[in-house]
Amino acid sequence: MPQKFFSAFVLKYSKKKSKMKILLLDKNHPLIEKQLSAKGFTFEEDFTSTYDEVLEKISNFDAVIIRSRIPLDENFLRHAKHLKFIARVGAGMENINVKVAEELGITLINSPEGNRDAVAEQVLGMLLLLMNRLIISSEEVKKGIWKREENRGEEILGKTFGIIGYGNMGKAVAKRLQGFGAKIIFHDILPNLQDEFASQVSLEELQQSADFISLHLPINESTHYIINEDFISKMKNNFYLINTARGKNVETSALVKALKSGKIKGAALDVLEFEKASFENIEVKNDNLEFLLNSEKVIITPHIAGWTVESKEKLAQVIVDKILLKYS
Ligand SMILES: O=C(O)[C@H](O)COP(=O)(O)O
Repeated sequence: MPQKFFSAFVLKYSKKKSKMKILLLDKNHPLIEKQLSAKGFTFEEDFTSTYDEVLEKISNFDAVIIRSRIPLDENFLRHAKHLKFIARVGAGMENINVKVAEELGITLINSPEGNRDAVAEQVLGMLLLLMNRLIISSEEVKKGIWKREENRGEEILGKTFGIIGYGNMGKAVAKRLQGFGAKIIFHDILPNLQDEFASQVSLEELQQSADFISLHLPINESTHYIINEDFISKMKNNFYLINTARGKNVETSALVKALKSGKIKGAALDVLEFEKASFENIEVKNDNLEFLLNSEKVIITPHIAGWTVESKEKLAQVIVDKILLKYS
């Protein structure tokens, strides 16, 4: 290419890149704006506008960086005439209509590498709290109750730990569990995954042998209510369930029934089926939720498994690196 055309090409190309205008829809670590501004990206922060308000202006932006505040549904994406990429700071993409985004040629970026360590550590924490009755016995002692036999715990050593969904999170859990001397098995829809920490098995085999199950799945048609009455009936008796994935992976009524019958010995839930409705709208009445909140066999946390000081920064850095890899 002659020098004159080459220079014009470079100018046009770099000008286009440097003008990429990003709409930030959720608060994140400031390094995103700092590092991307240094590369010529410009930003507008909007952490409060409603879906309709964002819809009105989305055609002015080349990209969106989001957690999960606003659903980027088909209507939204078709209004976003100039959108080149959507960066989801986090793992779950259920707030984005992935099919339509792909059809429109919008690049999708997420960052499970940023919060997998936090999730894995919380899974282990929940497991230890649950099996050793640490929350209950601590509360009892603070009330002046000293019970030892009733609070006898159980060990992980020698038990079988089943992981359903073996992506970033599932693998991070297996890696840490190794040190506990458990047999670790996993099930994933991708066949023949070779792994140094765990062995892949069919869902049936996992159901027959797991003493614990930890879910690490996205939510979609095939994973909605994957843990239902039928699934639970095929499990070993007295298993523990840990869910740090999505509330709707578990049919709450089936979980409650199995906790009541003793089929499930204990559950640690970082996510709930009716999470938002139940806690943001106090009018919502739900007997199953009431049971979970009051059961000694259940630990519930407010969707914080991926939510650490470190993961806030790591999530942001992963997003920046992935954006720059493609657009700098
Ligand atoms: O999908 C994730 O990474 C976590 O569930 C966190 O989701 P959030 O961004 O909606 O908090």
